[in-house]
Amino acid sequence: MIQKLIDQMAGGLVVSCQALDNEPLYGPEHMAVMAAAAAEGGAVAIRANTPQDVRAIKRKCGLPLIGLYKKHYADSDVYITPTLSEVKEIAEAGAEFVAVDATSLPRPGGQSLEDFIAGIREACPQVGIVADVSTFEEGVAAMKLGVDLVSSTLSGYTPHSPQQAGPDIELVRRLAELRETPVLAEGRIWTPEECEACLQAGAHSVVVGTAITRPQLITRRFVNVFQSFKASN
Ligand SMILES: CC(=O)N[C@H](C=O)[C@@H](O)[C@H](O)[C@H](O)COP(=O)(O)O
Repeated sequence: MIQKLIDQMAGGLVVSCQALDNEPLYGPEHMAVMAAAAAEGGAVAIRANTPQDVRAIKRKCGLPLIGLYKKHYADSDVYITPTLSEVKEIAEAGAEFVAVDATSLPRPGGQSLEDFIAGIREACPQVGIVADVSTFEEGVAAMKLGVDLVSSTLSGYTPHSPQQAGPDIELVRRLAELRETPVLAEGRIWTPEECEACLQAGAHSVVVGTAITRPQLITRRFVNVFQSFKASN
């Protein structure tokens, strides 16, 4: 089942539909219509945050869903689906995949990534695991633990990964070259040309979020040009 969905996603666009509680589009209904629009535009899958959003999207959109649950624990900087409790909620909400932080950052309660992944397999055997990593070494470690997909999501978001303005295509290339586990390109992808570069680098699919689903930041990108124009004229 999971392998079939992974095959279906090959060479396609995954649209991340996420709005946090401080954003204008916050709310499951908004994310559900965003996902429906992405499906109409030809997306092959959706990525979404919180069980509420996953449920609402599942009601409106038939595409496979990579769910995650952002949550902060006092003893750790890991926030993308940090513990088994969030994984279970995302799985129960109907997501086919769960995306989890698979970086080397210390996890809540000091749990090892190995134990976490083993716990997911035991508690939610039907769910595919997407490992969000920030470096090549983390990607390799996640592959060795048998995750279903590895994503470059967290490159630039851990202190030990390259801090760059654009997508980390080099990370995608190096992980894809291993031909071990399919690799998703994700993070700061803004243009169709960058998507093409990710595919050239060997990405299985490309995940685009902000550039499609965060209108306030899309607007800001345009407005910046107007402000620069005004300043230089
Ligand atoms: C670092 C982090 O928390 N990334 C999150 C992961 O789910 C989302 O906030 C991103 O929007 C998503 O990865 C897509 O990336 P972008 O929005 O740059 O296209």
